[in-house]
Amino acid sequence: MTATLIDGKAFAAGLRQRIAAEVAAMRDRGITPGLAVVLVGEDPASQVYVRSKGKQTVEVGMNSYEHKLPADTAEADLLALIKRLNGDPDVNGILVQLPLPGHMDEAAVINAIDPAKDVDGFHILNVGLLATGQKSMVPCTPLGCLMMLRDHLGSLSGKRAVVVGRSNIVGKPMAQLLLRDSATVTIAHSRTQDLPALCREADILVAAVGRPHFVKGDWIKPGATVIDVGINRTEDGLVGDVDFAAAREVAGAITPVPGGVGPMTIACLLANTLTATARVNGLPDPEGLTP
Ligand SMILES: NC(=O)C1=CN([C@@H]2O[C@H](COP(=O)(O)OP(=O)(O)OC[C@H]3O[C@@H](n4cnc5c(N)ncnc54)[C@H](OP(=O)(O)O)[C@@H]3O)[C@@H](O)[C@H]2O)C=CC1
Ligand SMILES: Nc1nc(=O)c2c([nH]1)NC[C@@H]1CN(c3ccc(C(=O)N[C@@H](CCC(=O)O)C(=O)O)cc3)C=[N+]21
Repeated sequence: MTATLIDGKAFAAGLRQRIAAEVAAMRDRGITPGLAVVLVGEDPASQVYVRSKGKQTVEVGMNSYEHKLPADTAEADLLALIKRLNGDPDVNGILVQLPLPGHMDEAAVINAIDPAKDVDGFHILNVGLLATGQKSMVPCTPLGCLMMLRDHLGSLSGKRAVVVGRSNIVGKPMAQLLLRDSATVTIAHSRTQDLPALCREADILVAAVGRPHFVKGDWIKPGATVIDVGINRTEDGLVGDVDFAAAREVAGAITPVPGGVGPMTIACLLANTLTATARVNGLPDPEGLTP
């Protein structure tokens, strides 16, 4: 059996088209959504993401504001910038690129962002709202994964889902979204015992580990839907956390790397910016862009 490829790149392009149409309608009413991206330091991979975010933001008709600060910026100066962006009515979404340099308190920086502009969904208020099933800003990567899963499977209700990875930015919010859709969810991590056997029980397997080719073909339940969040730069180029060639022979469907979760993450960032803009203007949430 060869798995169906879940084409995140095409899915994301379709999503951006719908977002562009909504932005055009908003602009007719005199509202242009604006997204501010803050990059501290010169990490080359981060620079690539920030550039591509900025380009896609403009392509859907939004305003893009980029703030690049040197790696040795004082935390107080970053907090002052965030305060200014919080108060700027032209800025509807604020993203502070992670990871931050080691001398900064990441939680303090994230929690300084106005929760209504927190398009990453990382602020403790949004984390709590999601955990309690209330309207919130939902983290982009898990939201993109959820959209692809629903599109491929229809209902997730009663399915066994295993999320490998428990980070605040991917694993934990992914598990929350799967639970909200009534999957039976297990979160695995570096202390999990017999991970291969656990993964073999999964109808839905999400890999967010950060190790190239970590999930092997024989860990996958035949017919399972596999979402590969990993972005690993290796000598063989960009690869995911799943041994793609082997997994493809066992899974029912799988996302490729590149061209899977990554493009959906950026599309969902634009979706969240649109949603934040609608909410601050007292408009209904745009259809199909929130969980
Ligand atoms: N496509 C996209 O848009 C995005 C991709 N990514 C990519 O996703 C991957 C994960 O990112 P992120 O969540 O930030 O990473 P983190 O490093 O924050 O978390 C990795 C998780 O994997 C777990 N882990 C590590 N080693 C093992 C192991 N041997 N067995 C089981 N679990 C293990 C860790 O467990 P423990 O907690 O016990 O240490 C941890 O919970 C990375 O490759 C990253 O580049 C991230 C964000 C967006
Ligand atoms: N505050 C914050 N929010 C984030 O959402 C965030 C972050 N910090 N820090 C870094 C991670 C990583 N991330 C990616 C986004 C797009 C691709 C993406 O588009 N990838 C392409 C390939 C791009 C390439 O070739 O490098 C693909 O998978 O096809 C990947 C990874 C967002 N992150």
